[in-house]
Amino acid sequence: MPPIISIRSLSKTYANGFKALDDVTFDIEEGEILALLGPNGAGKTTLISIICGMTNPSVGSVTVAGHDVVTEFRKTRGEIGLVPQELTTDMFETVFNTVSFSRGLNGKKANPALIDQILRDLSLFDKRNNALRELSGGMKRRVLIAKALSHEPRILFLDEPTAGVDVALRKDMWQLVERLRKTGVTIILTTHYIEEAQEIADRIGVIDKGRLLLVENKDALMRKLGKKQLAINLLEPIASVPDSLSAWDLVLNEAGDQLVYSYELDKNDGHVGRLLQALEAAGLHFDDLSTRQTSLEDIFVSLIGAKA
Ligand SMILES: Nc1ncnc2c1ncn2[C@@H]1O[C@H](COP(=O)(O)OP(=O)(O)OP(=O)(O)O)[C@@H](O)[C@H]1O
Repeated sequence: MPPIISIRSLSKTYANGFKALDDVTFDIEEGEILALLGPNGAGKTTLISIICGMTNPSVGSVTVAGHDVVTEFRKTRGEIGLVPQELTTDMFETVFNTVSFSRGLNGKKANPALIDQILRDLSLFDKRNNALRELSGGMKRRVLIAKALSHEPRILFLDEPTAGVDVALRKDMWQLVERLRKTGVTIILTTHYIEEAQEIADRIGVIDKGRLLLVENKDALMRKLGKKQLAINLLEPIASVPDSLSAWDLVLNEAGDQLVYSYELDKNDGHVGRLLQALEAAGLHFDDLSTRQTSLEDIFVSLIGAKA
């Protein structure tokens, strides 16, 4: 299957000379959930604006469902639903009318049955005749998604879908995204919550200073860059790691009473047992062991930090 979005050698220099995107190339596959991560000002919004045809590229090209976003704007825009962070619609209008109106704005014929179905899918059906101002914050976010889905797009952009929402609502949104994926919609989300990307994305793209640092399958990324750490609490503090243990990746804390051993996630050859024997042989006794796994956040910080 050809990719649903294809981005080639894309650069964007704004009128003031600022280069917000620098030679970005990658594909987005139909039906996947891609999370775009990056610090403030990295270029995420610029990239999405170009894909949605709201900003023109300076160099390079983007196609959506095989059509060029600049020369075939109407065709490409019709394939895309964009979910902004805030509702800007008339708060006195009803939920049903707001969503139905969005469909009309996108040039599609009225389809009340479809709008009702979207409202049902988003658990908004019993509020369909309520005014927007009568909804909770979480329900308003759902209306934004309903609006974006009203013209049956194949691609959905979610800009910071859970910014400023509480933990329960965030989990709710994650489930919603998962349900949407099952309908075959391709979902691209930007987020500052790395935990969110780790939870729901199939692939992770990291952008920093306008450059795409990586775009990779989440599990492969975790396997490749993820590490496990074993913390060993020593009964007696030591001044330095003994020479006999130099072959092991060990770091001693400042107090001298804890060693941290880092190793690859998929290493599974009895090495921990051998290390513990080596510690005993070196005369080091310990009373506690604990393990921790690097999170996507650790990987992200090391990537961005390394490039800073
Ligand atoms: N119209 C513009 N003219 C000049 N510079 C701009 C313009 N729009 C954005 N920029 C600059 O381009 C860079 C990228 O901005 P962009 O909004 O794409 O970042 P972002 O990754 O979405 O950031 P955030 O996470 O804060 O939303 C920033 O340095 C921003 O100041």
